[in-house]
Amino acid sequence: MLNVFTRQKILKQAKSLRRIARLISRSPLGPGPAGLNNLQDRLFQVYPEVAEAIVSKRPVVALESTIITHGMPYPENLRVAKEVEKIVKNNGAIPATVAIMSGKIHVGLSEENLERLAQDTNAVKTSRRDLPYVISKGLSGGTTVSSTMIAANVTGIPVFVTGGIGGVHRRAESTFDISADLTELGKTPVAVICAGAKSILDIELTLEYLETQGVLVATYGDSLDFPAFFTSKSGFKSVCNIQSPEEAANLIDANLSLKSNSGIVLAVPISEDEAASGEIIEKAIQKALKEAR
Ligand SMILES: O=c1[nH]cc([C@@H]2O[C@H](COP(=O)(O)O)[C@@H](O)[C@H]2O)c(=O)[nH]1
Repeated sequence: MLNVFTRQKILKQAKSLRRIARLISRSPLGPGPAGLNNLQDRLFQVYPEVAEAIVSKRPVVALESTIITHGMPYPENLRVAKEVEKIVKNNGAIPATVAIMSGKIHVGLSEENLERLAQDTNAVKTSRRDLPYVISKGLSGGTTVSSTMIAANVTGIPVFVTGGIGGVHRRAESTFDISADLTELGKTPVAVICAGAKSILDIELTLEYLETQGVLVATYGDSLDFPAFFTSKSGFKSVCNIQSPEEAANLIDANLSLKSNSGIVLAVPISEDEAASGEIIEKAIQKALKEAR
């Protein structure tokens, strides 16, 4: 039997829940039938070239934008963002840079929007957790791997390219600092093509965590070595290696057909001609880590 006080409390809560539900159903962001056009009008704005490619089943590559808003200073960030889009285009696919502009999730950015984002010092680093807040307050944000995966999945883009995924931080056993990228990979069926995880992270634990999340980690090339962003070897191994784009496509296709909702990490080691400068950066990182300890 509930006492009067508890009953009143529950009734009050139910009343405010009803009010929230009413507000949501009236809101332009409220639930509605799924579909690209409907989504375009609500939370999402899909760039026409990207929408057309998705509908006609032409290749589209999703790109994140935290690297633009928080990874590099202006104008270096804009130059890199444009260059990455150009590389995707030169390889016959349509780039879809994901970002939040004034509360809307943009999938594919016009040149003007890309420029605006690159110069926006108020842009919020937006991971899965931050999406409702950034959207409802009409803010702008750079999307991390986790939120870019969500946007790519909702709009039907199964392939996403980035530099490095987030991971398990060193000393995570006491800080609990584990990137939401890893849990997202466990529940969103998007293939993330990257240069591995940042070497500042605990790569061994990152791979362990991905295993627990049911995420297949593959290396592109002849060896099983899992790369460490600036270097081709982290000292740890992937589950398998993939030697051609066809093999990669078969892997992604098998994963999607399973409908298990897991993502895939496909790690592409740094190229040989970049490896020398990567080695210098890696040494500096290791030195800094030692000093910090
Ligand atoms: O070299 C980089 N790798 C990764 C990121 C970004 O950092 C995010 C992870 O952040 P966190 O560790 O807070 O989850 C990644 O998803 C990516 O967007 C970055 O800025 N620079």
